Amino acid sequence: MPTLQRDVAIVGAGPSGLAAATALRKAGLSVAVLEARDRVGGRTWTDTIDGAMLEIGGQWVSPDQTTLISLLDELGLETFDRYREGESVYISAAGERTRYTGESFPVDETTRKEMDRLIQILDDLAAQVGAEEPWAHPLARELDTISFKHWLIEQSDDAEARDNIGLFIAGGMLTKPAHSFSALQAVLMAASAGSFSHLVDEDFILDKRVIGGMQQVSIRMAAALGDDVFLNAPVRTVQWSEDGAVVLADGDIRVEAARVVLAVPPNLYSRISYDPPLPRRQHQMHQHQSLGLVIKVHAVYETPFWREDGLAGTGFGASEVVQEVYDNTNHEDTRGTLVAFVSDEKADAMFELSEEERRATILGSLARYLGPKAAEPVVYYESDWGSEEWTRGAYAASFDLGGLHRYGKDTRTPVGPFHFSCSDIAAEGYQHVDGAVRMGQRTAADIVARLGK
Ligand SMILES: Cc1cc2nc3c(=O)[nH]c(=O)nc-3n(C[C@H](O)[C@H](O)[C@H](O)COP(=O)(O)OP(=O)(O)OC[C@H]3O[C@@H](n4cnc5c(N)ncnc54)[C@H](O)[C@@H]3O)c2cc1C
Repeated sequence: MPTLQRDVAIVGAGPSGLAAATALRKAGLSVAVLEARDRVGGRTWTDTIDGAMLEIGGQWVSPDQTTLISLLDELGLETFDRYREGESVYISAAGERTRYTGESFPVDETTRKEMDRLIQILDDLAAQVGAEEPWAHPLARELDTISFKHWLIEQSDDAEARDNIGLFIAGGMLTKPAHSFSALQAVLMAASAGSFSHLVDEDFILDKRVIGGMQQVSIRMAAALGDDVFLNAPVRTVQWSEDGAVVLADGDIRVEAARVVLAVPPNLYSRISYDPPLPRRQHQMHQHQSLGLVIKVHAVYETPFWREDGLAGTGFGASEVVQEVYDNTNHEDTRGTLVAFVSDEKADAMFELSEEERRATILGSLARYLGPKAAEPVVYYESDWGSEEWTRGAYAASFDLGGLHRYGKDTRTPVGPFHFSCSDIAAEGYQHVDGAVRMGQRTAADIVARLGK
């Protein structure tokens, strides 16, 4: 293939890379988007498995995600509400199952008050510290040098309250054990969604889904970019200087560009060879950002049987294998779909089992929430992002203990011709599709300003 001359080469056709490319094109710059996989969308992937349309990756949209909501509108995509009528189910550490309504878990009065108090502390911290520069706050070092687990122990003697609060950030968002990331990282997660209260409120954070699937966002952006998106083109090497770069990808693709956007999660930066190597700071920093691990399980049934029983399909249990379950029935589908999450160390344990044992264990947990029928789906599917070469975990990347205040300020700083753009380094919308799009647009604006167009 002849050498392509472009203003900007973009590595990765996930929502962030495609949003950057779209904005750059609008500003009159030429682009080439190089994608390793045979599809666009990255960690958003809508596929049909055994006749059922499933959202294997990112899917939910919340009201604070205004950049994504505007983009959906521009792309002509509509959303629908998650089904949430009826009672939810809570399973306590002792295994006791309780049906309940309202936002608070049905715990005893002391634990409920303690949970409310912890939520208030985290809301205050999130408001103070903010999502844009958490590393710059006076409390940054103090909060970043204690694990979220130990910070919670310092705040409260109530183990059930701590486990329930931990669930929303550790298993529920960063998908790492609460001992492995800092309290500052937890505060960033809360601030990026507007508040900690938003993370606790599933009706807010898991509000809507995209009709036709979230991957449509990327598919439609890529369609508009046409021949400038190259699939099956993993970027292997970038030769660079302050003035520009030559990007080499499989398929004999060679792009000469003034700027390069690395629109891949930080754990994959080092998959590319840089000539000359990236500076010391990036070498160090990139070793401290890693992806979490969660198994997203889909179980499809002939009918959404739980609704007849007055259940919403929502369930929580910090001690259960499945720590969260929701009704994930598709728009206008007569069949019923549940989505369940098995996070971090529980996911490790599940992957030690055989496929049959894992399925039986996970479905057994679903049955404890929603009754024996839950153990007999007609379609069953476990997403396994940890095995995906071009992702290596789920949902997104976070810093290890102490990393956020030490390196955070440089995550978005360009180096030579390189810009960094992905959900994992976003402020608002951090770890979400909204953050990926925000970063793409922000990076494009920076490049447009630098190239003087
Ligand atoms: C199971 C799961 C559930 C999720 N749930 C939600 C949710 O409900 N709501 C929500 O908003 N978000 C959710 N997310 C997160 C969301 O999907 C991501 O934040 C978002 O997709 C990140 O977009 P991105 O463009 O930054 O990165 P990605 O989507 O990871 O895109 C990066 C792209 O770069 C490509 N690539 C990597 N290396 C190279 C290379 N060397 N050369 C060329 N290409 C390369 C990859 O193949 C990929 O296509 C979920 C994620 C997962 C995995």
